[in-house]
Amino acid sequence: MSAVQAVTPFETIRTPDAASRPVKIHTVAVKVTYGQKEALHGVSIDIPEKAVTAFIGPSGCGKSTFLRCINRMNDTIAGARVEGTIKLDDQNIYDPDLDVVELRARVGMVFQKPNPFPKSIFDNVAYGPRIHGLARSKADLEEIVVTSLQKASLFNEVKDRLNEPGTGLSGGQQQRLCIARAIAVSPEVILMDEPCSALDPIATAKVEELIDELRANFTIVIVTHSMQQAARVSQRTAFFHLGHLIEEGPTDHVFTNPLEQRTQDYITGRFG
Ligand SMILES: Nc1ncnc2c1ncn2[C@@H]1O[C@H](COP(=O)(O)OP(=O)(O)OP(=O)(O)O)[C@@H](O)[C@H]1O
Repeated sequence: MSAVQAVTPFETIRTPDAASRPVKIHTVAVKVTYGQKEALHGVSIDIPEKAVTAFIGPSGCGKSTFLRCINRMNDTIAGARVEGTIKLDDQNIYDPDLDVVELRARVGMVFQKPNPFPKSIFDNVAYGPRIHGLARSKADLEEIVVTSLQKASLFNEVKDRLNEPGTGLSGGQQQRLCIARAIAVSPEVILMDEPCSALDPIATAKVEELIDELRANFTIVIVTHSMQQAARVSQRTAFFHLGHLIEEGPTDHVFTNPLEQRTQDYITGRFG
């Protein structure tokens, strides 16, 4: 029997090479309920390390809900309940003994709208290292800030105005500042929830280029509405529909030869 025939309607289809890279995030049967409403109906996926995984699917299918499970951001939403297993390496991130602040340093997040703190460019990036005690001296802290801005491809544009407010930068620069802020605490994973949706095409291209560079050192999971963006930046793509993970696999497979009719219909614009 072929893989396609063996699959029940809402069982995720996996392409054979899913296990070829080391797994960074492993989830089993993740369900999320908001009050009485089940928004995710049991999502199981292995997310490889040091690669970009894109979550795609029509509005309301649960992409952001699932992304937020990975650093327990749903904990902050009243009435949200998460069931199932999510492991980062071998650690269950819903273990009651786990320190959530530490988890969010390991699993950083970049949001849809750039949200720099009302502080200087320097202090935006220094904020995390300061609260996590990562710098032993002022020189140490400066090095972390400079390196993070360099990794976020922003340093050259801001090196002469590190003491000016982060909110004074352009939208694209602010988003790269937020990426620098996330990088500054040396996370292992960076979650990005539609990071380019508020940016113009030039700023978007810069952030996409940056994402491609960052995957050498970080595991990246990105929610995007843009299939072109998913195709450009990700190595793996997961397609969600109505709270189910329908199909996930290498991005070129999912876009050129999807295993599921619903994926085909979505990527060819029949719905969504
Ligand atoms: N805080 C919340 N309270 C109640 N319901 C919520 C909440 N957040 C999301 N939902 C519901 O959960 C479902 C999944 O939403 P989610 O935002 O995860 O989808 P999405 O695929 O990211 O959508 P979009 O692409 O529009 O951002 C939707 O039906 C949404 O209305």
